[in-house]
Amino acid sequence: MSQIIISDQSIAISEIFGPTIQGEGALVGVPTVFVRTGGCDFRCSWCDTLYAVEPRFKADWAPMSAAAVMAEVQRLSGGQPLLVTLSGGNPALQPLSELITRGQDQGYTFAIETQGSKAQPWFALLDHLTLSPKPPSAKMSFNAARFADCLEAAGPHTQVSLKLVIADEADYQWAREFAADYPGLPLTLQPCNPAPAMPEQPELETDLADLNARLRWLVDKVTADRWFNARVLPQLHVLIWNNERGV
Ligand SMILES: C[S@@+](CC[C@H](N)C(=O)[O-])C[C@H]1O[C@@H](n2cnc3c(N)ncnc32)[C@H](O)[C@@H]1O
Ligand SMILES: Nc1nc2[nH]cc(C(=O)O)c2c(=O)[nH]1
Ligand code: SF4
Ligand SMILES: [Mg+2]
Repeated sequence: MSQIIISDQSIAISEIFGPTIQGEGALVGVPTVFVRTGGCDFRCSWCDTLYAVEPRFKADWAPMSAAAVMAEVQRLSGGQPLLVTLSGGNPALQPLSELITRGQDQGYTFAIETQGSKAQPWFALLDHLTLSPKPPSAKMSFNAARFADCLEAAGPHTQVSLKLVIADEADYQWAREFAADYPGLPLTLQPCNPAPAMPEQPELETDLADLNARLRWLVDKVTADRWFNARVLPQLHVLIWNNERGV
């Protein structure tokens, strides 16, 4: 049993939902509860969770203690430990060490989704660290030193993987070069959903035939290039539930 460091800092919570399945990346299909924090240091052009990013939604983010977050995770999971996925927004902006240690003491495992712009010492506690640096189409800048800090912060038991979103040919070429620097890391390529739900238009539906064409284009590129250590996956939850929130 690890020592729980009790912090008086609260966590900004946009939503806690599940159990569902992880729809993306190295853990695709794994049952999980999502803890989505509010606030992000980025604003990607195609972000599918702007309600957890833009400051105008701040009033919707509840300040919660680690104990209260774990109580909700336990309620949703019926007390049966499973994988907890921390996402956002950027969950790396939040004080999450107490949440992780509390959960792990109860048998839960923890994964995070973050863009690699901010490292935290508590990354070392995580079971899974998914880093998703942004391609040119996101219109964000990349900070190599901060990304290196994130890799460095992973612990000896943390499974690190890369997840790169690809919207077009320029993103694909960027991903080829980027991934070449990290040959040892499991890599998932994910087609960009060019029409994610917008906060003011939650009913907007993504054209799944278009998404499938993007997926096929990406598979064709990877196989033509014999890029055999890349895995290509759709956002499974989008195929199942389209742009619904909380799934
Ligand atoms: C919403 S973000 C939250 C976590 C963190 N801020 C990040 O970007 O990694 C979770 C994942 O969704 C991906 N994502 C966001 N919008 C997307 C879109 N329109 N199409 C495909 N993937 C998207 C991000 O690149 C990231 O890998
Ligand atoms: N099922 C499901 N899988 C996901 N993988 C990453 C998600 C995210 O928004 O971070 C997400 C999400 O919102 N739902
Ligand atoms: S970093 Fe993640 S949450 Fe933040 S704007 Fe980009 S995709 Fe959205
Ligand atoms: Mg999402």
